Amino acid sequence: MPDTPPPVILGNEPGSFPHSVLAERHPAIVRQVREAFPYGPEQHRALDALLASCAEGVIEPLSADAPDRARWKTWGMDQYSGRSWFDVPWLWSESYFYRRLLDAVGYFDPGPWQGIDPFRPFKLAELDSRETDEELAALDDLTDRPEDEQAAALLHGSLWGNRADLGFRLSDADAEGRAAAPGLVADDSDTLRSLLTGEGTLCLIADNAGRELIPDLLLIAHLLAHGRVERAVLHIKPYPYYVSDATTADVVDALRRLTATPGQAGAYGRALWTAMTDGRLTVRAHPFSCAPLPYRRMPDDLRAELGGSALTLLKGDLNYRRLVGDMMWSPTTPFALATAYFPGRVAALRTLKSDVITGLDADMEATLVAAEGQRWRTGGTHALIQARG
Ligand SMILES: O=P(O)(O)OC[C@@]1(O)O[C@H](CO)[C@@H](O)[C@@H]1O
Repeated sequence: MPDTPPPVILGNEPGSFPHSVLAERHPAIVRQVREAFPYGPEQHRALDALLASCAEGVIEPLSADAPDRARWKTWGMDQYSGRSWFDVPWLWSESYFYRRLLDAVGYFDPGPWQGIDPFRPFKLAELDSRETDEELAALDDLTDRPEDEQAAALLHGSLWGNRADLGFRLSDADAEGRAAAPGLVADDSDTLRSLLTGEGTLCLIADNAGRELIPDLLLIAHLLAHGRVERAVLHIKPYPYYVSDATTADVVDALRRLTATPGQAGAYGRALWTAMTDGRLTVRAHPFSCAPLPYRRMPDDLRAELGGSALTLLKGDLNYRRLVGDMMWSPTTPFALATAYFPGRVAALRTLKSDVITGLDADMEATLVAAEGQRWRTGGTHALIQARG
């Protein structure tokens, strides 16, 4: 970390991307969830209250009987209660919004709605889409290519799968139609490959379900099958989060989708199923995966686990923000400097959907700014692969 850390991103600047997420994306998510289920009057009242709170209210603490109240206290709930959603760190207020949304629909309460994922209809629609069929069918064309070409294609599949983020598309309806920029803004794929030595465990910190999780699983299947890693641990979320973030149920849905597909996709699916049953692939839902905090503040058990792995690979925009810290870094700050605190080797695959960025070279930054002003940061058309050994 530099002597003077860069400013932490807040949501209180009208016209900024974080402000639009709090003021527009969150209310849109509440409305979509409300329409997707026949919730009763109690949930409708709670959703109305959440909408009002998002618009002009302040952060309220979790109820006294919330199962995770103590945890949220250690994560800053008392410090931020009573303050505007817009004035606290944006990472914190976004994360807390999803926790409150689950409260409103009774996700944690004993009763009929307990454990019902309010985002499941959107996730399933994506898994059943024609695009998913096409992406899986395309795997058959890869099988007779050399192994390193297959690995590179699957790595890029996993990277660009990160465009499939339902929360993002909800507030930016044109996002999917915009073409992805051809080159990467930073490309450490050679370093990343060199870190996959065949020994030890890969920890893949997953992001979205559906069309991102499927290529993540395919990448893991390939790395296991070709001895590039001995084992893999897939870190998913313990509860629904940021609309499409993957939970255990989503992993099962994705695996079932794969095993039901003919050809190479089905073969990968069956190999993954076997790897889960014999312990080479495990799924982990650590509470910190839904924490409103940067990884710098990860608890000791997670630090030891990630530090003991051969490589931690973080997927997506939010994990990137948490990895380097949700701050306005100078874009040319070295990725290795911003992640120096992280235990062990680390890599990130991310499409750019928020202001945070490190590790660009000065020419690349100048080219992006000349072409797009600052839109390249948030438009979801650019991507990066960064790694530190
Ligand atoms: O982590 P992901 O799925 O790649 O992206 C998450 C995201 O859509 O949500 C946040 C804003 O709400 C940003 O980090 C980003 O735009």
